[in-house]
Amino acid sequence: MPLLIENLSKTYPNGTQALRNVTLTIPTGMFGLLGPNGAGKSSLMRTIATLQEPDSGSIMLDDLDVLREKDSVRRVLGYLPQEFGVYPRVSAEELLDHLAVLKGIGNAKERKEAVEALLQQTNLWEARKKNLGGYSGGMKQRFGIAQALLGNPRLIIVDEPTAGLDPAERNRFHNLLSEIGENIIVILSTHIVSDVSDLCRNMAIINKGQVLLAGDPLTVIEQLRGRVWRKLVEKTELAALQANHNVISSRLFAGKTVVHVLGEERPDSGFEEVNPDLEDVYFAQINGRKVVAAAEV
Ligand SMILES: Nc1ncnc2c1ncn2[C@@H]1O[C@H](COP(=O)(O)OP(=O)(O)OP(=O)(O)O)[C@@H](O)[C@H]1O
Repeated sequence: MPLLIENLSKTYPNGTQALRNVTLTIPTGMFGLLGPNGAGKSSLMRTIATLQEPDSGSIMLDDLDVLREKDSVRRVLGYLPQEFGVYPRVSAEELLDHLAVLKGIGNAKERKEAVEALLQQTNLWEARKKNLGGYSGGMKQRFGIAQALLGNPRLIIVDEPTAGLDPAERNRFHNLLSEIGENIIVILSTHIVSDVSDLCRNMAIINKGQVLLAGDPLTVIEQLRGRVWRKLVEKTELAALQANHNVISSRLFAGKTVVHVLGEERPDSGFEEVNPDLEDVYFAQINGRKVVAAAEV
């Protein structure tokens, strides 16, 4: 059963409007919430995780009213926050056992089995006696997932989990997430487009507190087919291109600038057609061009 978010709004006391009428349907599986820094992702994640109140709107998980039945939600929720602190002088095994007690797994035998299984699943079994202070960034994130999985949650929220991980650790983390995302709802909040294109069957793009687009990545990418054009230019040519074309992104490649332009027709003979990807969709949305029809998921 999906998580239904309806008309969620939040303005902080300093006047920052972090969420504006956010409406989303989040089905079982991995769901990517993609947006730049400050888009409102963490505000939304913390609200779903029952850690802060919206001004208005509703969130339902099956028949659970998330904003009112907080204790019941917490029993079925796993949360890996953006800033996940660990006690540095405690081992992974000890801390996980302690967190399992807090999660309400009172039976010692059951707890031992759960902790062992999670340490195995997150590939931390060999390092279970090591103090968490000596863990690498990737190991800490895998520990974060282990604690989020305590108590067999139905809903897992992970906030910017791969920032700062090296490619091998990121890969390992992706594999772990995709395994757990098969039967439950996993919401992955990130500003890294490839995290979403690699992992998520459904996604939304959010900016300035608003949902700009929701759908499945393949469908939204398909909507840009035949409309994205690429050209390799000198940096000095960029300003003129931006003035005359719908430039959705420009990036350096081998010292040159690769420009992606959105348009119904080839802008000039120097451009070649590109197979669009999720980055094109993302930049087209974030840079203010409503080019892909929002599809409800
Ligand atoms: N407690 C708070 N009080 C006031 N403003 C806040 C608070 N928390 C967040 N904001 C502001 O609300 C907006 C959304 O922030 P939020 O952290 O939800 O975005 P985000 O997409 O998670 O970004 P980031 O990836 O940088 O954390 C930002 O402008 C942020 O500065």
